[in-house]
Amino acid sequence: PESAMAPKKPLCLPSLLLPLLTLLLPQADTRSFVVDRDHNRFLLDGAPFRYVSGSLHYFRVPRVLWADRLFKMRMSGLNVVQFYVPWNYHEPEPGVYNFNGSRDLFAFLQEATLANLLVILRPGPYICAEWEMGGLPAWLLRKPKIHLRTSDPDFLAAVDSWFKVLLPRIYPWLYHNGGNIISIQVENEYGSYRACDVSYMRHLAGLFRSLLGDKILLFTTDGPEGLKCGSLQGLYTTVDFGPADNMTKIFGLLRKYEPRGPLVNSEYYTGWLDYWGQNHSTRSIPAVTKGLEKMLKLGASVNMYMFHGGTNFGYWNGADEKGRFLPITTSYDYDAPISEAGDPTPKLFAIRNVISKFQEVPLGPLPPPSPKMTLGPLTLHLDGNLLDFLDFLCPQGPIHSVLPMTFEAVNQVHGYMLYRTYLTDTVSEPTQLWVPNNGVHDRAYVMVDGVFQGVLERNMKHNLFLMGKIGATLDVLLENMGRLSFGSNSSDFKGLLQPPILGQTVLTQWLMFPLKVDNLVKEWFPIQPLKSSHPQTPSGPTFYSTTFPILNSGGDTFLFLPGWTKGQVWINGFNLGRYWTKRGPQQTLYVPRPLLFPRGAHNRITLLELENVPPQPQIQFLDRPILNSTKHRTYIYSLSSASEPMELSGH
Ligand SMILES: CCCCNC(=S)N1C[C@H](O)[C@@H](O)[C@@H](O)[C@H]1CO
Repeated sequence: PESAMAPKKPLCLPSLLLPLLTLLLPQADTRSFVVDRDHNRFLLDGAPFRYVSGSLHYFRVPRVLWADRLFKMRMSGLNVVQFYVPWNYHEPEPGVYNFNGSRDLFAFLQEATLANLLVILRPGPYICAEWEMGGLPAWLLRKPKIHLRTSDPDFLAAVDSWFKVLLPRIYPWLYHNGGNIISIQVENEYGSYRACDVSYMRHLAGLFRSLLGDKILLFTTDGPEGLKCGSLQGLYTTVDFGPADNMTKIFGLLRKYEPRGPLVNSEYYTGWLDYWGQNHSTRSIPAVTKGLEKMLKLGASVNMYMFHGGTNFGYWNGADEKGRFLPITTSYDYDAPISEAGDPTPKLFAIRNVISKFQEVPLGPLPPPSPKMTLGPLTLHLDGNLLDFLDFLCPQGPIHSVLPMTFEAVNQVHGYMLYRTYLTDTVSEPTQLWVPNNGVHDRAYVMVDGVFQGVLERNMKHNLFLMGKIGATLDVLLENMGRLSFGSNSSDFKGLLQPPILGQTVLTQWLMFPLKVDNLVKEWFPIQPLKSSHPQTPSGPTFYSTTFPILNSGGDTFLFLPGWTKGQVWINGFNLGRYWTKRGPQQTLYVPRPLLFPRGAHNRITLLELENVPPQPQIQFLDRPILNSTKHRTYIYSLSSASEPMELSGH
């Protein structure tokens, strides 16, 4: 990028000089990145080096946009990019590995090199990151008694198997081997986990050493309260904290573990995460830049978490448990310096200004915000109720069990499973249906003979009342809202964890239909909108879709679903993620331009609405995001232009 920005002048080195120059370049055997404990600093190839790093998660950005985001990070003055490796993103089934397309971690490493960024890698095995199960694969829970993140032999066997695939592939990318990885984190904030199993951490450290050699700098990261259980002899200790924390106190604590060597904050929070149903999180520019400047003045190395957040596409969001189950939103904008759509924000320029006081910032302007597009409103047509497509959604047919089985027990990782039983008596009065022990993980949409009765929700809504004739079909569609990524002291199984109770009757004899919704949307709807045999009036989980062309060169855009309730969206078969308009705070979904076909071709959008559709099944594409709506208001943009939203009184 610098060369692209430098003034153009002919480079005419006499040919004899070139061999001399290569002698001056650090060769693989002289490349080094080490801790200089005598001077409390890092050394890169023997010279003092301080990193100013930013986190960007390749797994939250379409591959075609990686170079753009990394370039903007370099132009912001960063010299390092830090990122996790989610184990569940690359080993979807035991022994099955995926490093292709947007999962090609090594292509991302190459893009980082091209952007002139060094790399700090955080391969876990647990990564937290508000990512599904903190990056651990759900198939681990097929052994229900497994103790995650401990020296449980079943857990360690799976960890060893994964790292014996991943780490040898990482080895050539280590800085001293000619690559760009200067350091690697072991586990993630282990001190915040109740197990505090030092033999587990020792096992990981030994495994990393055996597979990566003894030159690479291995480190740990913990909040101040986690240093005791999270740090380990032989691993460099680092901390994480945000703008509002007491830096002096925390770095003072850190010095108890690393009396000498550079101070490092591995996660300086530039913003924060969002939960469905909670207010949008922000961190102010003055607070962020003040803390950054103070750390840089101390000579500390810093990684800003996040520098670009991106999106939890598909079902990949995680969840926290703070008194109750709190799923993370689809947007991972994080109020970060680079917005979810990849645009530089005022926070970026303020940070760039601080960095420029301490080290060289590449010359030249940041790229402008990407072109944005408005479209619509578009009217969607009813494809049919979810139950109409059961044969396509579960081609192998249901699994029968006396008691309901979990997603994990039937090898369903993400999304949805239908639980079906039949009333053994007529229920002539409205009768309570509930699941003991808060056993709905996470949301249940209840139908009787295909007619929607209502919703049960983990921690939130524990019962509903229904009637039905003997032999009536009772369908319970279970939605997995994402497995706990933090604070879980137990494994987060999904599904009906207990048999539901109707009145005084424990309901038994269940058929479980693991649903392959993405296959249906990808393989069937584009061929022929599979009109159900008798499209009924919408009732409960229902598919809607339409096709639309882009009228000009188009741009990034934000899908707005006014009046819709909650569901999932696909554009051209790509799972854009969850929407929950009724609960907020997010009201729009980011649609990257590369997901859409060029002008003239027809794009297809498909919605699975889980509850209730608006009177007019319409959607819009806006030229800006809405991430902080309050729950009671509905915005309808003026149809003529994307002017400021008119605020309608709530509903
Ligand atoms: C409610 C906070 C959940 C715990 N996560 C914390 S403290 N964080 C530290 C964690 O290491 C990182 O992966 C992110 O999860 C970050 C929050 O964005």
